[in-house]
Amino acid sequence: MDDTVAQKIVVEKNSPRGTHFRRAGPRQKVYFESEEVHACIVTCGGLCPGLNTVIREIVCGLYHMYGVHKVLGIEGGYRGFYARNTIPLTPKVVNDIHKRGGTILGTSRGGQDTSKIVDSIQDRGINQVYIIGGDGTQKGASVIFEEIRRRGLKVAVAGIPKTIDNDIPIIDKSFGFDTAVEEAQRAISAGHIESESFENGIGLVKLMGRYSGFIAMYATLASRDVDCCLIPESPFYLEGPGGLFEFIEKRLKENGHMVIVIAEGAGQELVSESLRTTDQQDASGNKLLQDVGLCISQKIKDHFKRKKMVINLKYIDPTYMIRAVPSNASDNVYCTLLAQSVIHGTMAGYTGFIGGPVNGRHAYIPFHRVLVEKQNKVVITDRMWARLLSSTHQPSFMDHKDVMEDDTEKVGQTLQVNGKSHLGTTTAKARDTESIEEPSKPI
Ligand SMILES: Nc1ncnc2c1ncn2[C@@H]1O[C@H](COP(=O)(O)OP(=O)(O)OP(=O)(O)O)[C@@H](O)[C@H]1O
Ligand SMILES: O=P(O)(O)OC[C@H]1O[C@](O)(CO)[C@@H](O)[C@@H]1O
Ligand SMILES: [Mg+2]
Repeated sequence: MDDTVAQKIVVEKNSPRGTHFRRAGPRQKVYFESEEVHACIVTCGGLCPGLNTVIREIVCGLYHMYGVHKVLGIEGGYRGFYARNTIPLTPKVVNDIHKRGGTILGTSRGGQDTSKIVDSIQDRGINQVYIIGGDGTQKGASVIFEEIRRRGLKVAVAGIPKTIDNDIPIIDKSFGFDTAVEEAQRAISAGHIESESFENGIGLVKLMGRYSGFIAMYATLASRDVDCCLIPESPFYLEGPGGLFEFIEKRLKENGHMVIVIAEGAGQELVSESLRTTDQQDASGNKLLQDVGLCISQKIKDHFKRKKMVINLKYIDPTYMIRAVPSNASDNVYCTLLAQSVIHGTMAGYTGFIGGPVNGRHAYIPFHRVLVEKQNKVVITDRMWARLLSSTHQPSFMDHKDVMEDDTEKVGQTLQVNGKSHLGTTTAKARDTESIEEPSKPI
């Protein structure tokens, strides 16, 4: 129970050693008696491969490891607590669900009414709440946790981070991400085959990724058929020297065909004003994006028409196909470890935390730590993006000045986080200090 996991494992000379989290795993002292546990599981936000596997493993883990037999599934996301039915979950009910995509519980956006949710938890006598969802869901979980504390209830709240966008900070990677990258290969491959078969063929594939381009970046690196990858973190331009049109022309002249991968959140500033719906949001308040793939396709076609150069562009939008599939083998293993480590935490009486791998070791991360960190994004001055640029040979769309400015900003942010938020002291004094971030203590 004293083991900790370091958030930073690469430590630069003279820099603070940083934050540590409690290592996940079974504890000798168990807080809850098996017979008294009444657990519930809810899934919120968009779909993600592996949701059913996590549900299955929570039910089976509670049942087989701790002899807990009362587990309820909440239907339809947060609003299901007060507006929908519940499903009793047993190992028999969930036995085969990991072979299916989606979530057997259903999911939703919006409808987060904390007071009604906690009333429902209280009325049903629930004392363990497992909440599976992305960044929005974990914000909601944190508010539920606070309300439970305010009412003085003995209820453990645990978050299980989910999102194919991989935008949750601190954890190494979210479940379902690998499966989504794997599924994206099929779309890229189709784009490649189509483009190879026509004169000056261009395969344009749009992949999910609202604010973070991880799926596009990893799918590009995995495929080797992609000539250019466009992500939200790396602004690009179309016209003139160093622009996208110039690169497309060069590639077509060299190879006769090319493949472009674009993340859905990339190049939003290029989407024409008339198409842009700046103020439209989904039920959770996430900004609705325009189809950048369609827009860029049209702009590429118009450009080469003006130049009187024949091109054949095929636009492929596999959007929901990459997240509606069942999880692959490696995600299934990941989901199992995640479910088991979170169960161990709640059974030991911890609350107000998410479970997740940090530098390869599963840990308990307090909600407040996840909420203060910025969304996980591709850092375009980091090694991974540089590796991608070396693999595709696409333009970086950045000049030297941009790189230097970006780097300075990053150093500033890191020092501020380590110097102020964690350690509450100046950076100089903090150098040899480390802090341990505890989930809330056994209730
Ligand atoms: N700041 C917040 N406070 C309380 N509840 C929130 C907050 N943001 C989102 N929620 C609730 O969390 C649920 C899921 O949020 P959202 O639709 O943003 O998906 P998500 O969990 O971020 O997953 P993903 O983005 O991967 O699909 C919704 O019911 C929403 O109302
Ligand atoms: O259309 P929906 O269901 O709101 O989901 C779309 C969003 O969900 C995500 O897959 C995140 O879960 C994003 O990549 C995407 O923008
Ligand atoms: Mg989200």
